Amino acid sequence: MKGVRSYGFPAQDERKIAEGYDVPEGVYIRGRYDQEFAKILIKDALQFVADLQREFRNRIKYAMECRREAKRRYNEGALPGFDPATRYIREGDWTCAPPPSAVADQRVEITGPVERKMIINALNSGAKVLMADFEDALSPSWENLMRGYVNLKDAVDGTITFHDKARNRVYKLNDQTTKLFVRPRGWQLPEAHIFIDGEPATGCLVDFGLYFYHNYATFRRNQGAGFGPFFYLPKMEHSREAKIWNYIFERAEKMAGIERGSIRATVLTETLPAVFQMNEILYELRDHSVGLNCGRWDYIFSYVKTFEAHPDRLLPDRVLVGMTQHFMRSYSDLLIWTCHRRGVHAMCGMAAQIPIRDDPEANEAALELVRMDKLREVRAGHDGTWAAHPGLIQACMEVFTNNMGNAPNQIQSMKREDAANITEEDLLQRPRGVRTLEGLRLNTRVGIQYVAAWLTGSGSVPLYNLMEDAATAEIIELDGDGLGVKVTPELFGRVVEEEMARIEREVGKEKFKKGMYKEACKIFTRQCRARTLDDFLTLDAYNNIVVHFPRGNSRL
Ligand SMILES: CC(=O)SCCNC(=O)CCNC(=O)[C@H](O)C(C)(C)COP(=O)(O)OP(=O)(O)OC[C@H]1O[C@@H](n2cnc3c(N)ncnc32)[C@H](O)[C@@H]1OP(=O)(O)O
Ligand SMILES: O=CC(=O)O
Ligand SMILES: [Mg+2]
Repeated sequence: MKGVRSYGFPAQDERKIAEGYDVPEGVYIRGRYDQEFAKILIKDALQFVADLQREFRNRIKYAMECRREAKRRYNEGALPGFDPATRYIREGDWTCAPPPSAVADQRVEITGPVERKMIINALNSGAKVLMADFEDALSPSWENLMRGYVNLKDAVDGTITFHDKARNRVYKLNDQTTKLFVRPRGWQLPEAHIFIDGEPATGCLVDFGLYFYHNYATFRRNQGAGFGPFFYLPKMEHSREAKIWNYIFERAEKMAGIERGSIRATVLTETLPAVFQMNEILYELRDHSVGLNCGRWDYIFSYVKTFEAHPDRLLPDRVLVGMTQHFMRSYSDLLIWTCHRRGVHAMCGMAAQIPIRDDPEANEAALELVRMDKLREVRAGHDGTWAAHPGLIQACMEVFTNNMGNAPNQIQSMKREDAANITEEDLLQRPRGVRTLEGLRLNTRVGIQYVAAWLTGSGSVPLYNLMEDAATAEIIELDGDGLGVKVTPELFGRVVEEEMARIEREVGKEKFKKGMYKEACKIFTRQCRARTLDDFLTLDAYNNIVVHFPRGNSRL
């Protein structure tokens, strides 16, 4: 992991007394003690996480080094493409294990951060699946993460409730609830509040390990009809990363004494290199896969990042980079063909529109955009889609149901053989469209406001009537050149200054003063001006939300 320092830790017994947690040898908790958190951070659960960390850390480090090496090649002018060495997998005749009946029907999946009220609302929403998110939609502060693990345990137990004191409203689960998938963080994020053998733990191993340990038995009994738990796996770039997940699943199944193939996961195809690895990723996870998903927002971001040193591939204004651009349509078509050929679900992504409460006309227009997006997806052959808000479930469900009939999915009926010939050129075709100064201004406003929200604990926010999360915001910082006028540092500086003034007017002086807008602006401008892009927008910002107990240097 980048920039890991060594820390002078107190002795094991002192730590136990100081922090209240009873930890296994080599594990050090640097997050706030809380009685509720301690129920999650029990010694055996932490031992499981530590075992995963010790067994897989070298493979993870190697996989991250391979990412950097591939990036170096793209920066020198190379293009991503299909790997000749794994042609036998792409051309081979194999299928994944059949989807368990509990998740045969995934036609609408609601997504949201692992926040208590939202989990209850989502489980009651009428969607088929809830994708509970530790990733794009969550700012991974210690408090958010730990509450997330508590909330998910209560949700799986079926005991989750929430009292909204201000509205005197009590939330609890309906008799019928959606199936739960959990998305751990990507490989790249460390967990700076849990140290294992002197290094920060890998964030996704903490998310996966703690959730799995506490919930696998109840989940399989109540939710999975003998299968599960179910996961979404984000931001992979190569099948070697899927292979690590497969080992982790096998290791977890062994620890739990459950059948191999019990755990199932959908992989987000949301990086450009991964689109050339879809068969290989499914192959590695063939006993544990339930499909692939078009994580379209990170995918766009990944296109930008992969080609940061290719000025001829700069994207147009992001409103123009929709699913009908040739490279995006090719990606989604190839994903459908690949998934259906291998017998698993081809899920599509998120329309960013959310309901607009105070303007019925604008609300109807937003809903219509969502309906059109879903119609295109279901007609293309997708088996299900994502919705960011409970107010969109009905519209998405209607479109999918009206077009899929009574079948739970289209795996057998929509083979999309025509997509078999999609080429590297199709997947990389330069997007068409203009870049405008207004686009740069909007990106700046949204980027700064998103980072400001993230720094204060909100990983997904409504901005200008759209859902913004880490994936949508990442696209923003990168798109500031080619406007007809050259975007010089001076022009960019002026834009930032003027947009900060506009944000202050829009949110009001009081909120602006209390919020983290200035810090966000610093992070945003530093990243926009850097010679090379950070791997992810939130990596730099992460140091700002690390709060160590006992207090000390919190920078990684
Ligand atoms: C690119 C990607 O990775 S997409 C996946 C990751 N991103 C996400 O999951 C974003 C999910 N969506 C959200 O976080 C939210 O919808 C937001 C932040 C965009 C908007 O949230 P709000 O401002 O609370 O919306 P709004 O005020 O309209 O909410 C109305 C009600 O719906 C609930 N709600 C809104 N979105 C969700 C959701 N995704 N899941 C469950 N409940 C939700 C609210 O909690 C609120 O409940 P209440 O009436 O009981 O108080
Ligand atoms: O995770 C989803 C995306 O679009 O990014
Ligand atoms: Mg994403």
